[in-house]
Amino acid sequence: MTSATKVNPDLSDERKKVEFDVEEFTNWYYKGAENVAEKRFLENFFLSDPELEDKVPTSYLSHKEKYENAVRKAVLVVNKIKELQADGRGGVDIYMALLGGTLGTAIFREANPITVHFVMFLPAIMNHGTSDQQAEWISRAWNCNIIGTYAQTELGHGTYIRGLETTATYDPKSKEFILNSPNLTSYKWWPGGLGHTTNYAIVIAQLHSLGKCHGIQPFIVQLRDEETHMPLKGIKIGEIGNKVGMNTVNNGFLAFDNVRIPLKNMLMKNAKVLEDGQFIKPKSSVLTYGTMMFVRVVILKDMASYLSKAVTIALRYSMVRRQSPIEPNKPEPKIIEHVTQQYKIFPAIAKVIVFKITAEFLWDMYNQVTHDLDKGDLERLPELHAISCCLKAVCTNEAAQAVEICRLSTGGHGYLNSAGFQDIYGMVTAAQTYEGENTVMFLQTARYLIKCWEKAMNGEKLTPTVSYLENFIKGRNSRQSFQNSPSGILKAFQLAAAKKIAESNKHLEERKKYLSPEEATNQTGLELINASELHCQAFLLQATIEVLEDSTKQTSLQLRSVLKDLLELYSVDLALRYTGSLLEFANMTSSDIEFLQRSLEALLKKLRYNILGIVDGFDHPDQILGSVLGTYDGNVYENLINAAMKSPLNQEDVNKSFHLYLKPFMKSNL
Ligand SMILES: CCCCCCCC(=O)SCCNC(=O)CCNC(=O)[C@H](O)C(C)(C)COP(=O)(O)OP(=O)(O)OC[C@H]1O[C@@H](n2cnc3c(N)ncnc32)[C@H](O)[C@@H]1OP(=O)(O)O
Ligand SMILES: Cc1cc2nc3c(=O)[nH]c(=O)nc-3n(C[C@H](O)[C@H](O)[C@H](O)COP(=O)(O)OP(=O)(O)OC[C@H]3O[C@@H](n4cnc5c(N)ncnc54)[C@H](O)[C@@H]3O)c2cc1C
Repeated sequence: MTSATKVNPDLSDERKKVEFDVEEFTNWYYKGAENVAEKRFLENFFLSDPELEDKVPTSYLSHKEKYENAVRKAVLVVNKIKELQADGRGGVDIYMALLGGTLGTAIFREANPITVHFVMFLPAIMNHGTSDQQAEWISRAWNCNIIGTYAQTELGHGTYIRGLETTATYDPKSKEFILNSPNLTSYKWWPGGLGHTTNYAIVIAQLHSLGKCHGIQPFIVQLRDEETHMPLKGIKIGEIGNKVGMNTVNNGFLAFDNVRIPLKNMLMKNAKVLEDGQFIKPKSSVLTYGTMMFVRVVILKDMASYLSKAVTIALRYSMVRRQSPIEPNKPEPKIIEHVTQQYKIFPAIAKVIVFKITAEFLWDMYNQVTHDLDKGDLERLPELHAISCCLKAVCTNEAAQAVEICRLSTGGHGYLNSAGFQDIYGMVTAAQTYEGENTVMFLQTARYLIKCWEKAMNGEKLTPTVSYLENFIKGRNSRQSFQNSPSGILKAFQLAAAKKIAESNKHLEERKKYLSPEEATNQTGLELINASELHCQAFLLQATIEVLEDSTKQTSLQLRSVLKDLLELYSVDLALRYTGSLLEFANMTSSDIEFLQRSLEALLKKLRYNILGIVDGFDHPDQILGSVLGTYDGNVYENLINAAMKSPLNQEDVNKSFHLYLKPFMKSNL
């Protein structure tokens, strides 16, 4: 991954000091040299295509041009994937190219309008369609003969999906459903690509049959003519307008006026409507929520990927930027020598590894649970739902904070679009809201934790992610003193989570004496969120400790030692961020905090000369980083001026506004 240009000597000196083999780390991080080779092949295959290169930085394009450029690229990429598949190249993962993974974010720096087709439309057909429905739709969708979206959220409801107002009323005479948007708040609002890209949608609507409402169900609905792309009769459709970020996603609105679709267009793997209108209940009503769970799992992987880009930019820049002498009369040091600067970036680098490991852990769990579901076994579904909700909330919240800190760590230059933080921030902050707003996600996990607490109190066996509650009830951990090691900090978090769950439950029960259970839950919301967050932090740490222990058995001592330092840094930083809870619940004392503080400083120092190897090892080509501050060669000042010269305003010496406004204005004051 070397650059053709001369590397900034500050950065090449830094690289010489790295004590481990960066390629060994890359192979470990991507789980094998074969995966790394495949990743690099794909990156090169896509990024070497001049058609995918933006001649003008997209930030200078108008809203309309940005969208049109994004569609152009999306089509090019899918065609290139088809080319690869035609060549019989196995293992080509279309998702890798199109989703939040490193390659996807390079090609679609601002996200693309057909992502939801791949992450939600297709998975919804797979999860909710019968085999006949899959046969009818999957290959057309997979080949992009039709492009779809997932239309669930409405103007009036996003979180409380049981409150959705779009109706699908079954007419047994014509064997059709009639879709309607009874009022403004029932307009679908937000679905990705809905505005002008997709011609089909999975529409989530209230099913009415034989005079009864049977709750929300998924329907596959054609929205636009397959030839002309004109909206079909009875369909009102458009784009919702400019947003904080993700402006190329073409989020849309949609309303129905007596739109008829055939009976076979209700996805019926779970619930069914028979020809005579009889409704057959699903095995569990929450099976309709399956697609959301899938995306929450995917989001975790995305967070590791986005954050790995932000830290690469921030760290490389910090190693070439010099400012403010630390000792008087000494030269200005690289800004990374300021300990506060190290603290802004190093813990975020550790988080990338923790999020990635946990994302893979969750992915395996998701595959296992969906495999069980296919066999009719729903036992671990609530556990997966609970852990994926809180992980989605913690990881997106922390990624958003960390990306912003990385931006701040690069001072004024980080505020430039060409620094590359804006698009990353736009993506991570959107994920705090979409696929379940984070507060709501924490409360879903808390609901599960309270149930587990009650079960544990009744002596029932718990599932693995909450089994620490059993230990707590048996009094196994409660009297241990705080220990400053990753496993000691993990125990402290489990203890704090258990006590917070117990305390929340106590307050909930007290409130239930004079309030309804629902209002009591509302009144206890702050504590429930706190319990959920502690539980999640314990899980992240536990998964990482277990996976690191196992996966570094075969690595060199040097790499193992750096990964161990990163784990320690992550856990010490975590403990310091949660001192309030640990002092309250986990036998921590003020001298433990002092000791943690010293450990934190020692770890920053220890990692100082190896940390560059980690971000280099994330192996992001410059095109993927898309940042003038983060290039491999570290030539930031040349990059900055070159990027400035691309501004449309710099294409002429005098702008017409001078003659139109400034000159008359300045002369009139003479
Ligand atoms: C790259 C990515 C691009 C992605 C673009 C973004 C796409 C989108 O944003 S699509 C729209 C996503 N929308 C959402 O996520 C909406 C969030 N809201 C929800 O998920 C639900 O409405 C929710 C869970 C908050 C409340 O639902 P509701 O039915 O009222 O739940 P509630 O009464 O609390 O719970 C009912 C039961 O269902 C369970 N449950 C809820 N959701 C799920 C689920 N997904 N899986 C399994 N079980 C679930 C609960 O645990 C509860 O179980 P129990 O009764 O045993 O305790
Ligand atoms: C970039 C982006 C892309 C999206 N893509 C899609 C898509 O493809 N398809 C689709 O269908 N939707 C999509 N959405 C919609 C998204 O899923 C919803 O916006 C999200 O689920 C939140 O719902 P809401 O907007 O109704 O927020 P609200 O629920 O109105 O949230 C507002 C506030 O109320 C609070 N609140 C709400 N309910 C509770 C509660 N029970 N307890 C405590 N607090 C509560 C929330 O915490 C929040 O602070 C997208 C959204 C964004 C931003």
